[in-house]
Amino acid sequence: MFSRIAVRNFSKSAIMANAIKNVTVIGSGLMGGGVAQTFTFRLAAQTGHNVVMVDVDDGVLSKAHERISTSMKRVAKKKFGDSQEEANKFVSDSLSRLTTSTDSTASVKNADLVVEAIVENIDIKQKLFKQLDEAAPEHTIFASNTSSLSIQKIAQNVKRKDRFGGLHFFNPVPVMKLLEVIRIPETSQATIDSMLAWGKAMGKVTVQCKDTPGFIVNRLLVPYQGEALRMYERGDASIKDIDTAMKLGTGYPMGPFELSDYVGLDTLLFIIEGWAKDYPDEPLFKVPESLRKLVSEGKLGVKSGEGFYKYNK
Ligand SMILES: CCCCCCCCCCCCC[C@H](O)CC(=O)SCCNC(=O)CCNC(=O)[C@H](O)C(C)(C)COP(=O)(O)OP(=O)(O)OC[C@H]1O[C@@H](n2cnc3c(N)ncnc32)[C@H](O)[C@@H]1OP(=O)(O)O
Ligand SMILES: NC(=O)c1ccc[n+]([C@@H]2O[C@H](COP(=O)([O-])OP(=O)(O)OC[C@H]3O[C@@H](n4cnc5c(N)ncnc54)[C@H](O)[C@@H]3O)[C@@H](O)[C@H]2O)c1
Repeated sequence: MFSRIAVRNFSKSAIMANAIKNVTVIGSGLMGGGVAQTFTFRLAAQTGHNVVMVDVDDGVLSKAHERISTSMKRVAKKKFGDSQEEANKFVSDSLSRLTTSTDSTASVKNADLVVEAIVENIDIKQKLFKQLDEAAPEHTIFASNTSSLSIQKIAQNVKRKDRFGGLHFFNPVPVMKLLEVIRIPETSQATIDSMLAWGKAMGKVTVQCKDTPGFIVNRLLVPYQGEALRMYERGDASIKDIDTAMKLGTGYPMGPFELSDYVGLDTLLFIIEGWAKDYPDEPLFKVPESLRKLVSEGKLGVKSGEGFYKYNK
């Protein structure tokens, strides 16, 4: 009985994931690059799926492609230890299904699913989706990877609201197992089913959530990160000691300042400025001065070589 249900569920999800053959990822920085990388590992060569990585910045695209190519070679070496020929074939078959583009509208012409992972700015996301809505085929599902913005607001200018939702991945995408799947009231059940099945095919464990600020994880993570910043600004403890305390006292892999640098301080500032604007009376969402200062100095965390800590680039 159990195994029949399992088989039925598996084949249902396999069919739905299969319906999504061509994926376009728009924004190829930390997150978009990670989504494309995971897709290329999990689906490209094995199942004949294709992915287009898009960015406004050519340099970001080359870097993301290079990173994926290097990781593929490392994985292939582990997977096909004895056979260099098979390893080479796996890498070249997979990479042949990964293309790059700087033209968002042209790149969605054959897409079954678009995953948006551009900068955390509502106006820019709304403008992008309006253009994509006019360019993409009728059946294409649109998803945003936003950390903190309302999916409903992002979808404001889009007609296909029944085919719109949130797919919130976690950083680093190839490693983190969780995928939050977010619905707005108009999202159809067929869209949710397709997104869940695709998430599973990507190797993720999915959880579902309404379009509520921060979804599940960030609703809890933002106040925690904010409290750490305020503790440091008050001079109660040093950055290093707060990080050490949270790692050794709770078993978290990174302390709050290490995590902030890892996520990107510009992204954190976008998140918290948006929430401070929407909830001006909420003290938990007051923008920390230390964060504002670092970003204004171009210290964005790991990606720029310095944030709360210094990194070798
Ligand atoms: C009110 C004011 C508030 C102001 C602040 C507002 C705060 C807002 C905060 C919200 C931010 C939201 C961001 C987003 O929406 C949600 C998130 O993504 S939150 C981030 C979630 N991520 C984490 O919590 C990561 C925690 N860290 C870890 O799990 C680990 O440290 C690590 C990153 C996995 C690294 O592990 P280590 O063991 O240290 O390092 P290794 O190098 O040995 O790696 C282990 C293993 O993983 C592989 N790997 C690592 N990185 C990558 C990568 N980028 N790509 C592919 N693979 C990777 C590595 O190769 C190893 O694999 P193996 O060799 O063992 O096969
Ligand atoms: N950093 C994280 O840990 C994390 C985790 C989960 C979700 N997110 C969300 O994912 C999204 C991307 O975050 P990131 O950390 O990858 O940012 P990032 O700065 O690393 O990458 C964003 C990329 O988008 C590109 N871009 C900007 N406008 C564009 C446009 N109109 N068309 C195409 N490309 C465009 C930029 O050139 C940049 O390369 C944000 O919405 C963020 O909130 C981030």
